[in-house]
Amino acid sequence: MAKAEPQGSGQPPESWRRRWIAWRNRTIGRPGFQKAMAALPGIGGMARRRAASLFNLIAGFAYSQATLALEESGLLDALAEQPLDKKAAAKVCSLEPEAADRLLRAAGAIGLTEQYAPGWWMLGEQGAALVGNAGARAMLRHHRILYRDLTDPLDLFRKNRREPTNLSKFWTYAGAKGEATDTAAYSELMAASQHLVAEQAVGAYDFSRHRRLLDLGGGQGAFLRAVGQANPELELGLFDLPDVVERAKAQFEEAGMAQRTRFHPGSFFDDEIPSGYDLVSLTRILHDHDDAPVLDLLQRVRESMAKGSTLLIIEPLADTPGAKAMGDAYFGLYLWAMGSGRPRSAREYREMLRDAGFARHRLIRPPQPIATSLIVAVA
Ligand SMILES: C[S@@+](CC[C@H](N)C(=O)[O-])C[C@H]1O[C@@H](n2cnc3c(N)ncnc32)[C@H](O)[C@@H]1O
Repeated sequence: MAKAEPQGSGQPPESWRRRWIAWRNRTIGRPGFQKAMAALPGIGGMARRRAASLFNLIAGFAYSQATLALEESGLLDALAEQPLDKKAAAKVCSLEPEAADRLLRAAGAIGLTEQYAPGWWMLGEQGAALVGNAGARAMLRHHRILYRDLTDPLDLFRKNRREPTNLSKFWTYAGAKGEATDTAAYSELMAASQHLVAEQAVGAYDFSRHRRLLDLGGGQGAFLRAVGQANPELELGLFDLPDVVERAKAQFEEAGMAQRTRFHPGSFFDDEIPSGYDLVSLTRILHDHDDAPVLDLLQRVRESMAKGSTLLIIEPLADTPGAKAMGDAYFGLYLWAMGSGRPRSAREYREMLRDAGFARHRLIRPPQPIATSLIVAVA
């Protein structure tokens, strides 16, 4: 194959790191190197892990689809109730016993199920973690839509990003503006997956030092209610698109929290941002939008805030130690398919906050940064 001429921004820079990576890659790619390493005492384990991790990259979609089949077949819930053999499992999910057996074994190989006696299955450790995690299960089901958009990934990257996709039609505020107006489906998904984010935020940040919290783009209010329950003195404000706010109101009434909450229907890009709050939060909002609207929003939010009051950005960040794949790999592709936004690192947000006129900012990494990180900025 002809060697491609570099056509980027001139010659690639020279450095010791470039030489080291080139040497390392030549060595790893040499036929026989992996085999020789795998046989070496002490180092063999590392070589086998690298090979397994490469295979996981290639086969990961099959693992996700096996997980989805376990969820949608009802087997995940059924196995949480009692052990099943393949005949009982087949009845639960209306499959032939051989097909049920294949699914149980596939799930077993990735830790979702476990064979505790010959032919008898229970949930494995991953299955036990998944069954109680309503948010993860909702995302798993939702991924059917992303999966359709990723069928031909290169085609997705090649085509104009403003063309409608399955995801842009789902997130009606993002890509398919004007095409559809349904906000119920994404609001339900966000509510189902919010508890992990709220749990991390409440554990990592002391909300009790504030009097009034405004959650911008607060959806049906799952985050706000969780923070409000943990901080009974806090007055609450929720801002979102009008029909999302209508649904949120009903949920605050049901939770007995409507009295302490102000509801602000509107668009944070076009309407005035309410003032008088000493804490404003943007939870899983900014990564949905491109740089220019985000900078504009941050400037408008800062202008609405009194000097010394606080903005919290709460979302999973790119380039996060221990959660790197979640940033640029998962959200990178997800948001590309959605037609709007990108995952940003803490450094990128801190630069944007400075450009938007915030005085100080700091990063908080909670114990589970795969769910979210927090950036605290002072106006
Ligand atoms: C990804 S959801 C996050 C919801 C919630 N903050 C959470 O973390 O569960 C984005 C939210 O922003 C809202 N939103 C999008 N565009 C908006 C706009 N222009 N003005 C107000 N809210 C908007 C959506 O309706 C939705 O509730």
